Amino acid sequence: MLRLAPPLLVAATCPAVNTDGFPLRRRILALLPLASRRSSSRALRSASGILRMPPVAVLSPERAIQRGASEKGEAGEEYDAIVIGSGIGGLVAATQLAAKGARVLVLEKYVIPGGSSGYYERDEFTFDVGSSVMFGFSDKGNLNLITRALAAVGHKMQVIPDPTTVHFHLPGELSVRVHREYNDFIEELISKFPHEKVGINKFYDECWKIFNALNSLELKSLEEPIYLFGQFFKKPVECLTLAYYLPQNAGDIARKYIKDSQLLSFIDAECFIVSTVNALQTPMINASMVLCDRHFGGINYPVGGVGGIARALADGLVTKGSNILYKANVTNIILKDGKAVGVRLSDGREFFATTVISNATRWDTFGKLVKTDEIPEEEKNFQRVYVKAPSFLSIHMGVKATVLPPETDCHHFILEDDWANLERPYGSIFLSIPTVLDSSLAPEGHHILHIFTTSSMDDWKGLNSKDYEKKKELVADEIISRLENKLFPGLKNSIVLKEVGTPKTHRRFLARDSGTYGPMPRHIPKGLLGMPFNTTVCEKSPFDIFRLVILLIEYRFAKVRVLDLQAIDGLYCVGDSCFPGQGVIAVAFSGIMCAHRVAADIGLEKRSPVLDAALLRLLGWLRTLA
Ligand SMILES: NC(=O)c1ccc[n+]([C@@H]2O[C@H](COP(=O)([O-])OP(=O)(O)OC[C@H]3O[C@@H](n4cnc5c(N)ncnc54)[C@H](O)[C@@H]3O)[C@@H](O)[C@H]2O)c1
Ligand SMILES: CC(C)=CCC/C(C)=C/C=C/C(C)=C/C=C/C(C)=C/C=C/C=C(C)/C=C/C=C(C)/C=C/C=C(\C)CCC=C(C)C
Repeated sequence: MLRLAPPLLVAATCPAVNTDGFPLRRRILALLPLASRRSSSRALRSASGILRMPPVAVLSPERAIQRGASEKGEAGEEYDAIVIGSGIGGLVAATQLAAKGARVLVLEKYVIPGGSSGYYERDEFTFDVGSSVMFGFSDKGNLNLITRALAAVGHKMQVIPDPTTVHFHLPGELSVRVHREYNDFIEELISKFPHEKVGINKFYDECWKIFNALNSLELKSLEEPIYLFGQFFKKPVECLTLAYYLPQNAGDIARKYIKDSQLLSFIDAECFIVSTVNALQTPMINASMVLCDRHFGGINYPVGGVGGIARALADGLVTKGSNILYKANVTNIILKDGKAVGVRLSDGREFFATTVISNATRWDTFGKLVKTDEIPEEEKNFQRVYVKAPSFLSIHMGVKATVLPPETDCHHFILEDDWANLERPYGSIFLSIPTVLDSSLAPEGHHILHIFTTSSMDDWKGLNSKDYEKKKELVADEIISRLENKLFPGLKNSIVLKEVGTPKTHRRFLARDSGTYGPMPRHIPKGLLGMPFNTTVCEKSPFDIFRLVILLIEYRFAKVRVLDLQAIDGLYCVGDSCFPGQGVIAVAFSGIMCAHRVAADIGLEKRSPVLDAALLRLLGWLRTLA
């Protein structure tokens, strides 16, 4: 049966003052097992499948320890990998490694797994912490990375197909629904812009070309040469296609075919919802991935809520003989002779491993967890090209079902009057109503509204708690009024539950610097070229042949690990500050890549040290061109 972490444990660790303004009593109450409170919605869930999954439980620290977690000192044990954080990126890396036979320990600061893809419960409502739009969750092709990650640890979740990825409500009364069926979507778009029929077809066809190339590959680490060269050998046209588009952005390609400025703005909005920047700044590979997967595999919602994905992965991890500890706040990555060898927690406990994988953002990893005098060159380069995207203001509401017109879509994007507001804080509004797909998430006769809009930490700094509360109410009220005017008359009167989170909430509960949504390019990027992979390789010219030869000789005779090329040997990053960036499916790919590279480095996969040295150096150098 599903359950949350034991309330007493939670109560024991909850700070007395909740700096985000959620009253402490309600937080604890919300973490109480809901078994007694929600028999009707449980019956519904059972009917729709979630309780028929292999039992997925949130592992309390006690349970994880019972199932084998041991601290050095008790068993003197060393893990193959320690993963800091249990976001989807961290969990996928951990489960992929565990499935290959590695002993992994995941350390999570919070009381449940999932990070931004977690969940929380209030009264009889189950809220997704973040996005409810799930890509990569079908049973088709190679890009269904969430399905594949779950399958690797013996899980399959029941999903509900979403007939409309998103309903856009845009300036000039432009309304476009992105239907699951590609032809329906294209027909609708052409009906709004008949004069751009050719351009529309050409732009989206080019996206399909890239998507099909991606979908034909077996996806593993692009930092592992045996795999990479193998793919080039097996699928040369597809790999060259991807290499060609790697440094390109969607906006430039759209402009090759489309002239209508409103249509170009629509494509900006298409990109903005997945990258928080316009099309000119969105890598073409990422745009193609999302603009096509929504029609190929479709958007599918997990029965019981997005939180079930992380719970299933955490459970699968333990089933494979590895462990996860909650309330484990890593404060230091322990370095020995420049190599990452373990971690220290805020309570003083230490754990050791051959490799350390950080699912914290790069700003947190290199700004806080790694205590070195200087940020590694690779990080300086990353921070030159990318900045922290803003965070969100999010409003989770329970409303009376009668306020929604019949046939309301699940996801909406609202930008009322002025295209110029697209990227401005509070300019556009995201809205998800997951109960349209899965009614078991709310008590009968009710819906969940998850409303969010970009907001930056600067806007919330320096307020005392009274002013902070007041401002939250004010800003939320304004957003709700806009929705009331645009979509749902009577919305305010239908609210039965409302909670407002700010960038401070995101920072606090997701442990993300400034509550950032992820990295975004500082200027116009060269597509995905500047995005670091998982190792922390120094950038040096690949033409520095002399150094390379010395290194290889050293390797041949002295068995120096070729990964001494890394700025911090044994340290890897995973999650949205790694290639290919923000998004649940994107971080799942980052987890798969990371696990493959780590597995090769610890001897669980084939590797060639000579090719490793050459490829890592080449990739590091390529990033400096971004
Ligand atoms: N922000 C949102 O609203 C939202 C919502 C849904 C999905 N997403 C997607 O999820 C992506 C992020 O996924 P991710 O896997 O990179 O990371 P994540 O932020 O989801 O998860 C990171 C996890 O690491 C934990 N952590 C961080 N520092 C730690 C420390 N020092 N010690 C122990 N635990 C620590 C956090 O508590 C969190 O659980 C985003 O890019 C976004 O696309 C975001
Ligand atoms: C290495 C070199 C140099 C070269 C070579 C070449 C090659 C081979 C290449 C390859 C490549 C690859 C494989 C790549 C891959 C990529 C990928 C997979 C990508 C992916 C991506 C994804 C993404 C980006 C996603 C995203 C998503 C998102 C973010 C989402 C979100 C959502 C939301 C927010 C929701 C909305 C809502 C409403 C509207 C309400």
